[in-house]
Amino acid sequence: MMEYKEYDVFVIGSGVAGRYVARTCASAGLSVAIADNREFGGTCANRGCDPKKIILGPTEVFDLADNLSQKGISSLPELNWEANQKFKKKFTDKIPAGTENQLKELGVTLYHQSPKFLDKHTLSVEGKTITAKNIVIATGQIPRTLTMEGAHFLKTSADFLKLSKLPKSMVFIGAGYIGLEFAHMATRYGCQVTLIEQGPSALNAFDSDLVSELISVSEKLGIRFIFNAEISSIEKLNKNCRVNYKHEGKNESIKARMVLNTAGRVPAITELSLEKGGVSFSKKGVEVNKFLQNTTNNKVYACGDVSDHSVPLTPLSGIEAKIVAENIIHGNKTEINVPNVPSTVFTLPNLASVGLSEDEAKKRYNNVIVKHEFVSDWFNVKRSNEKAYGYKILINERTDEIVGAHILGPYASETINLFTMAINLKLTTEAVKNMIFTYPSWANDIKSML
Ligand SMILES: Cc1cc2nc3c(=O)[nH]c(=O)nc-3n(C[C@H](O)[C@H](O)[C@H](O)COP(=O)(O)OP(=O)(O)OC[C@H]3O[C@@H](n4cnc5c(N)ncnc54)[C@H](O)[C@@H]3O)c2cc1C
Ligand SMILES: NC(=O)c1ccc[n+]([C@@H]2O[C@H](COP(=O)([O-])OP(=O)(O)OC[C@H]3O[C@@H](n4cnc5c(N)ncnc54)[C@H](O)[C@@H]3O)[C@@H](O)[C@H]2O)c1
Repeated sequence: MMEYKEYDVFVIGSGVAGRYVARTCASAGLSVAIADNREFGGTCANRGCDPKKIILGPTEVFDLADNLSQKGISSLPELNWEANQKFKKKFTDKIPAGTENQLKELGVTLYHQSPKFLDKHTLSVEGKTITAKNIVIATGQIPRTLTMEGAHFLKTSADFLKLSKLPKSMVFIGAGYIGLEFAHMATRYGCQVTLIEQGPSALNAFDSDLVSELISVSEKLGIRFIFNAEISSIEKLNKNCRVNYKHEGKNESIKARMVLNTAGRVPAITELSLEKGGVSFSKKGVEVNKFLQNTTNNKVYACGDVSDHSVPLTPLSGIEAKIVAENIIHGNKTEINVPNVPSTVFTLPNLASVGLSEDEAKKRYNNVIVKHEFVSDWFNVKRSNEKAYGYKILINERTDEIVGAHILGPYASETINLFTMAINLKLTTEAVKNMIFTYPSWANDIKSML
């Protein structure tokens, strides 16, 4: 006989977004269940931001040392992939059980399979039929499926992050966030890297002037870029894979030990039978209103990368989850009102951005002051012998407010947060210039940028 269960809240996905909703609703006394079809804990902690940043660590040390080679550093550090993987596992190994235990301690029921909608109110999971007053979809994103011949030979970013040995050579298909970050890491650990991109440049969400400079730094590091290329097939050879592609009207090929799909990520919704649940969705994800409630099934909320509202970044996923939890507990009162969300490509140097792009700013305001420069003579660049340091700051001339900031340089992932505060708090350039920051510091440079 089919077992029936009823909950106040059923959450699908245990990443940053889903587990926050589950914990908060359970702490508020609601009956909660959560399902995940992979290890618990989600992308960021298991196979995204956190393990990536651990693998990045030794490359940051290498880069600092390389810059100061023969300027106080006599020999360069040797990077050890295997030892770093052991260190990384100390963090990642604990995540699934740790996440499960935290949830269980709050009385949350766990399921380890993908639920499917049977109708607007009912789900089926692990052979049980489940009704819930609120269903929260927080399933995140998964790598885009590529369909060229031999696509099954492609590896993913998750495979890269747990490699026990780094191959001698790699091809990345797609020069976006993941392609660039992973190419920089792999190259510094000694791997020969080629990025093949369908578009005319890399990182199309970022300022093109700063991206061009980053590409040039990356090429000097030994990374090869092939733009405007169309992959036709991937073949498995003895030790290598061969990637066949069309470029400038010619058929070309390149061999590498491993080929990775870094061609973007798409909402993880195909297993949920959303049509049966009357849940509307588009290519961008589950469609939500200002309360993060689905536009066609008001029992359903969506938060994190899978919502069509989202920029797929960890901090925004957390904010969306908080709104969903509040709306479930107190009724629909909290609307999503997203402040400017900064983002960083963790290459070395970092490329970081917040607020409007140059084009967006010029469309929105009559007079925009553009402060844009690559600097080689500032003290910070000279003392650390950095390879590139550039910025583009956009200011609304009428109000003197900063409306966009884009930085290529060391610690830009940190400095950008100061601009995030300035933009969100509508600070004028005058107000920022009057602040006292520590000296000498990268943060203090923002006054010179203004
Ligand atoms: C390699 C990489 C590096 C990244 N680096 C950064 C970074 O530096 N900074 C940053 O801000 N963001 C980064 N991101 C993005 C960040 O990881 C995501 O924005 C964040 O994890 C989203 O959280 P989420 O809870 O929405 O989804 P996720 O963390 O993806 O969690 C979704 C969960 O749902 C589960 N799930 C999926 N489908 C189903 C189903 N049918 N049934 C049950 N469960 C399901 C998944 O297994 C997963 O556990 C990175 C992403 C990747 C891939
Ligand atoms: N530091 C961070 O915050 C960080 C790091 C990694 C990922 N992320 C998040 O994850 C998301 C996904 O990252 P991503 O790097 O997978 O995607 P992306 O959208 O940044 O880049 C994908 C690239 O692949 C190219 N591409 C697509 N299909 C192709 C094909 N068939 N052949 C060649 N090139 C192709 C696209 O033109 C694009 O340039 C990001 O949008 C970001 O939100 C964030």
